[in-house]
Amino acid sequence: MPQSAQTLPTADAAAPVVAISGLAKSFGTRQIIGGLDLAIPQGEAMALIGANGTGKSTLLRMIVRLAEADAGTISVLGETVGSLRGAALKRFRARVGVVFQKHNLVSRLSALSNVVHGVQSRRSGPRTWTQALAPAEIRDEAMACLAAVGLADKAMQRADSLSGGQSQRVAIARMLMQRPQIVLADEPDASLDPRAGREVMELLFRLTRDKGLTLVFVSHHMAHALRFADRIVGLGNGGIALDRRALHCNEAELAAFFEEPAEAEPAAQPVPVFA
Ligand SMILES: Nc1ncnc2c1ncn2[C@@H]1O[C@H](COP(=O)(O)OP(=O)(O)OP(=O)(O)O)[C@@H](O)[C@H]1O
Repeated sequence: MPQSAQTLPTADAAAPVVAISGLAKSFGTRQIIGGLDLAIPQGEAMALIGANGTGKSTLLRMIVRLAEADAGTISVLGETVGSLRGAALKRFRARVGVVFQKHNLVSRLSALSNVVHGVQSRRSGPRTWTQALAPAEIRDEAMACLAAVGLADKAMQRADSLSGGQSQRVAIARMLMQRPQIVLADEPDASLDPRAGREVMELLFRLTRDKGLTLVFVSHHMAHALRFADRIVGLGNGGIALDRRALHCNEAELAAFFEEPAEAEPAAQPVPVFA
């Protein structure tokens, strides 16, 4: 049988795409996450919810190794994330599409050029900064990604002339250029009006579902968690405080989850005084 050109490890279809075990993370003396276990199967859309400061963003950042865990293991797409270094870490990150609340587009460049940038993470060699200098096949692919988010007609418009919702859709198109195998989205619906936020979530859900990709998104909009997730996981007190199929959940239950009394904050440590 010919050797596949794909040299990256392929995840076992039955194994979870994300497997987290005994994860712990502190900032200073404050433990944010302590002993967290979580398995996310291939193709699942999972909403991560929880009160401010419960560690949702930190968890997403640790999954893609933008933050280091203090203890525990994280395996993503068959890779043990904590052991990746250098080129292997770069290759791994190229397989993980990330969408943040802040889209970070290059404001003076066109929507299309911003999408072309998405190819950088999956290709080595000279950087392609504008669509005009990109090879035709890259430009065509970027156009197709823009079309997938409904913005083909805005391709040549400067990023800073787009609305917040359009900018977030361009950021999604840029992420699609990576050809990711899993998508993490940290409050992609924040700072958008209700309609734009819903449209962005709809897009993320549809695009990942069509490709059979796993989607993990953080949202403070419970209606979005119920509508666009198969499973809702709530963080609280350093671990998983809620884990429900979205179908078996409702807004009242999620509202009650947020009403749960939080564990007392650890006493503030005295600030050392140095003479
Ligand atoms: N680099 C850092 N240094 C120090 N503290 C940090 C750092 N990053 C996060 N924290 C703290 O860790 C806690 C968890 O932060 P995180 O952003 O993960 O929470 P979150 O659940 O995503 O919150 P929100 O819903 O407000 O976005 C917060 O108290 C935050 O201030």
